[in-house]
Formats: sequence, C-alpha cells, structure tokens
Amino acid sequence: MDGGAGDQLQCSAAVERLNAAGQAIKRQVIRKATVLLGRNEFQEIIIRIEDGKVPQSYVLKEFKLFTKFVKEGKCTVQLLPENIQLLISNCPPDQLNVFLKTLSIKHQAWQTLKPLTYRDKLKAALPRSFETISPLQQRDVQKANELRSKATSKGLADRTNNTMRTVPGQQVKRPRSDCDFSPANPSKRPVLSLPAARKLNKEQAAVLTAVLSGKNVFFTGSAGTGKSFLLKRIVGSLPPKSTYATASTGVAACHIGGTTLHSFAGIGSGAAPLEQCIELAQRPGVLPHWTLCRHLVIDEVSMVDAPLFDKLEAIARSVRRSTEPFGGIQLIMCGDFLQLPPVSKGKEKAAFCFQARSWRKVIQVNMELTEVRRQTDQSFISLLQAVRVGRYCHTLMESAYHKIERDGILATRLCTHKDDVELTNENKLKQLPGSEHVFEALDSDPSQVKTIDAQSPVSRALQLKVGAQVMLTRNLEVERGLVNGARGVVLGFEPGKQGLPRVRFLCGATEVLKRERWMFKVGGGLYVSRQQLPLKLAWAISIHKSQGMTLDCVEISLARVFECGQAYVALSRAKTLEGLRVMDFDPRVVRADPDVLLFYKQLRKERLLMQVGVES
Ligand SMILES: Nc1ncnc2c1ncn2[C@@H]1O[C@H](COP(=O)(O)OP(=O)(O)OP(=O)(O)O)[C@@H](O)[C@H]1O
Ligand SMILES: [Mg+2]
Repeated sequence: MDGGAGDQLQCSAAVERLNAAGQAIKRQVIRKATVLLGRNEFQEIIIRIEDGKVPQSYVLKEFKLFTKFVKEGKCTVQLLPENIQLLISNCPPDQLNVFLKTLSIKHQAWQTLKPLTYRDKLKAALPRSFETISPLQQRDVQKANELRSKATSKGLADRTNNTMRTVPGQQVKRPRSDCDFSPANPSKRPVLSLPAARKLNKEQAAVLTAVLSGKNVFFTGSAGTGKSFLLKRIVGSLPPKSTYATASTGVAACHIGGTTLHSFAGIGSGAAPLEQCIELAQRPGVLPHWTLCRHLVIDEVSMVDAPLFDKLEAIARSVRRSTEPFGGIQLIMCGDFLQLPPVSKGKEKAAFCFQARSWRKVIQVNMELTEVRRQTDQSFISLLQAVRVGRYCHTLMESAYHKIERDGILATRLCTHKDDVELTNENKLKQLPGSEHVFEALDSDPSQVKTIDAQSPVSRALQLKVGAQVMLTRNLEVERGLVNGARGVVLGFEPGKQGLPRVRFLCGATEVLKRERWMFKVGGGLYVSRQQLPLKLAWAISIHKSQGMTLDCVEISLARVFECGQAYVALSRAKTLEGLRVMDFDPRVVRADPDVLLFYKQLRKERLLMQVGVES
C-alpha cells in the first residue's frame, strides 16, 4: 500500500486545451477523477483520465511536468504536441510521487525501444487495447539510466542545451520545466533509482489499511515503535485538501509536518465554555478547518485532556451540523498513554482523553504497534519496557559511569524543568572562549512570528561559538546519519559574509550547514515559512520537548521527575544503553499511571476477545 503501485491516482483533475500562446481556451473540470497509466497495443505509454463516463486517453510522447507542489498533492502534465495540459490536485501526495516516478522512468525506458513508424503501425493492424502499466522494476531504471549516460557521453545534452531526444532518431525542442523527474539535461541529473520509501512493517501496514477503510482509529505502542513514522505515511496517503495533521504539542506537530491541535481548532486554550468555543471555531480564518476537514490526524494524544477532547467533539457536531460522532470527521490518533500525561491545571490530576465521555462513541478501532524500531539491543528494549510499566531496573544505576563523550561531543542533559534548560545552554555558551556568531531566521511573514515560534524546531536567533554543542533539527541525509536529533559540535565558521558553521557529528560526518526552510500552516489554509540553520543548542533540552525524539547521547538526572511516564520518556529517547547516563537515580520516580495500566489491560482483553471471535 506504500503510495500504491504507481499506475493510478485518485484526485481532482482539470483538462485544459491551450492556444499557441499557452493560454487555456477550453477547460473541463473533473472533481472526482481516476488517472491511469497504461500501454496501448504498440507498447506506447498512455495517460487516461476517467470520470465515470467516457475516458479520455493521450499517448505520452513529449511532455513537461510541473512538480513543485507534489507534497500538497498537485502537479501539471503538459502534453506538448497536443497542446493540452492536465492539472492534478487533491491527490494523496505519496500516491502522486510514485505515479510521477513511474511515469518518468517508464517513459525514459520506452525511449530506448526502436520507434515504430506510422507505416509499421498500419502494417501491424493490432486491435486497440489499454493495459495498466506494470509496477516499476529495476530493469526499467537501468534502461532509463543507460539512455541518460548515452546522451551524456555523446554530449547531446550540452550541444543542444534545452533540446533532447524523446524518440530516437528524431530531435525535438524541449522547453524547460521545473520537474525533478524530467530529463531536460541528463548530464546534470543524478542517476535514477526506485522510489526509496522505507517499508512499513506488518503491524504498521495493518493500521494504514484500517485508516484507508475510513474507520476512526486509535493506535498506540511503546516509545519508538514507529507511530509518528507511520502517521507521516498515513498523512501522505490521504487527500491533502481534507486532511489535517496535528499534534498536542508544537514539537510533535513538527515531526509529522503538521500544526498544533489548538491552532487547528482555533479555540485558544480551550478553557472557555462550549458555547463560546463554538463561536470561536466559526471565525472566518478557522471555520474552513472544521468544514473542509474529513480526516483529522492527532499525534501525541496522551497529552490531550478529556475535557478538550469532549469539547472538540461537540464543536465538530455543532459546526458541521451533524449528529455523527465528531461531526463525521474521521479521527486518526496515536500516542502512548504511558508517556507524558496532559498538563494538569492546578493541583488536580488532568483526566486522560480515553476517559472522555465521547471517547468510546468516537473510536471504532484500537490497534497496537509492538515492534520497537528506535532501539535494537533486546536487553535495553526489555529494560525500557519494565520502566514503562513502572518497574525499577538496577541496570540503570550502572549507567551512571558510562563515559559517552567522544570527539568533543558531550552528552545532552535531559531536564525536568524548562528554566534549567535555558540557563544551562546560556551559561555553557557564555563560558566558551571566542566570539559569538548570531544567525537570525528569515520569516516569510513577521506578523506570524508567534505562531511560527510555537511550531518551529529552530529559534528566531541562534547564537553559536566554536565548541558549541548542537543538535540537528531536521533529517538532512538519513544514509549518512545526518538525522533529526543527531549530536555534534561546532568546529568553526566558513570565511565570508554568511560565516556558516562547520559541525562535526557523532556519526563521523563533518558538514557545513546551510539555512533550511520550514513551512507552517496558519489559519485559512495559508502557509508561512521560516529559514534558519537546522541546529539548536544541545547542552540541555527539556524532557517535554524531547517527547517524540530519537537522540544519540543523553544524560539524565531523574531526581526531580514529577510526572508519571516522565522517566520513561527521557530514557526511551536513547538509541543504545551505551549512549545513556542516568544520574541522581531515585527508584520512586519510575511510575506508571494506574488508570492507564487499567485502560491498556482492558484494551488487550477486548482485542483478544475480538480475535477469538474472528477465529471461531
Ligand atoms: N517501518 C520503518 N522502517 C524504518 N524505520 C522506521 C520504521 N518505523 C519506524 N522507524 C524508525 O524508528 C524510529 C522511531 O520511530 P518513531 O519516532 O516514529 O516512533 P514513535 O512510536 O513515534 O516513538 P515515540 O513514542 O517516542 O514518539 C525512527 O527513527 C523511525 O524513523
Ligand atoms: Mg512519536
């Protein structure tokens, strides 16, 4: 199911006929279209648009692709000789990605075949046919790459600049497009490869299937079982216009490329009475969220409290004028209730959202991921499992002597209190000799700075010095170990005006970091962006901010742990026991909430009953 087989799209489509100046003179809109990729009787590639009535087919010979907005489920295919363009929108982004890659590679591989002349075709007299295209294979990729290298070695690309051969023996003009897939200049393009999506495991695939069946799904699992990883894949498999990816905290939202649940809902802190919240939810910038949303995705749901959940459910029914649970919005939620609980207001313990009145009415399927992916060492996994359910483990005491400093990279201290984090980072930076380099962020809309700050993993101003301990805040190159959470130290600054920092990472790589761009959804479906170096100071971070992260080397002082699940969240960030040092250990801080343990016990019992029911 990972993005589909690449032979079809479910989307909205518009077919435009263009005049010589490239303006649309006729336009047909198909709101619910299926776009298919196939071959005709001569093995030529056909793109076919179905609207449930008469399909339209076009032979794909020469085309331009516009793919800048694939992540938002949009692209344009311009068929050059026909002067027709096909505008695709609201397509699940992963599906579109695989489709375009299939189209591009199959088309290039097809160019290696001997072309049929018009006479050949007449002579062949084959019956007309349409067969859906087969999934991409390594041999297609190989053929396409052969063609690329031939074109390069002949100097074809350089000689003809923007022209290339689409059909051997026949040279044609090929204008530039903004496409990653189109072979406009083979010599400058990387070698093609099969789509590199990391595969879901069986459990994850089962959850995706349940989600695509339209049910309201809650899935849970220990830290590192790939809940957020799967959630990203789920978001990529749903139509973007009606899918809202959210999380209970800004940091967690950023991991899945979404917004906070609060900014989706538009009801401030949510503390106002229901009637007032319903009014707030109908403000112009917010109302479309509620009316357009058909799939609401929520990560780190353990931090959503019961009153908020009930309120959102009631708002959805009221605003959408529907009596269905959650106003008919499909809910897809995940989290681990044995991690951080909702923030309590005052002395009273906050109720979990599974204790909300509407929870049972809303959730139709409960699922659990059991295979831990963050850690590989079985004994460390077992230790973490014990801590998760509130059992103290002696091995942790031994970790107090772990020497985890290497190549000038120190352990990151995970703190229970936010103030400690800021103080530690500020003081440590001050203590370093040398001058401070300040990197200011570039925000697309400075009036939205508060919204950006709440969701961005990088700050408005980043202060660095040689020797500063830093952490990567984005996946740059997964294969080289340059991943979100990777730890490093600043070695120096490049000469020149920008003075970009050179950082050595624990994985061994040394890298000069450039500004990256983050996009954030704000009210009314608008996007704003922040450009900043993908770094933050890493002498210390808070346990709350570390929720959801995978970290290289951490040091934890557990003496001041004050929440159930907090010790587990902190410990489970480490990939290995060797990369972990626990100090000030107090066995009493390892606590699991009894309400959660009971809820999980109940869930398991129900699932077992269901399985027995299915088998018998
Ligand atoms: N199917 C998969 N293939 C490859 N890597 C995976 C897969 N599933 C998860 N991972 C990796 O495992 C690590 C943990 O995944 P993830 O952060 O999604 O776990 P989680 O369940 O959300 O954890 P937490 O409860 O701490 O938020 C990540 O580095 C992720 O890339
Ligand atoms: Mg997660």
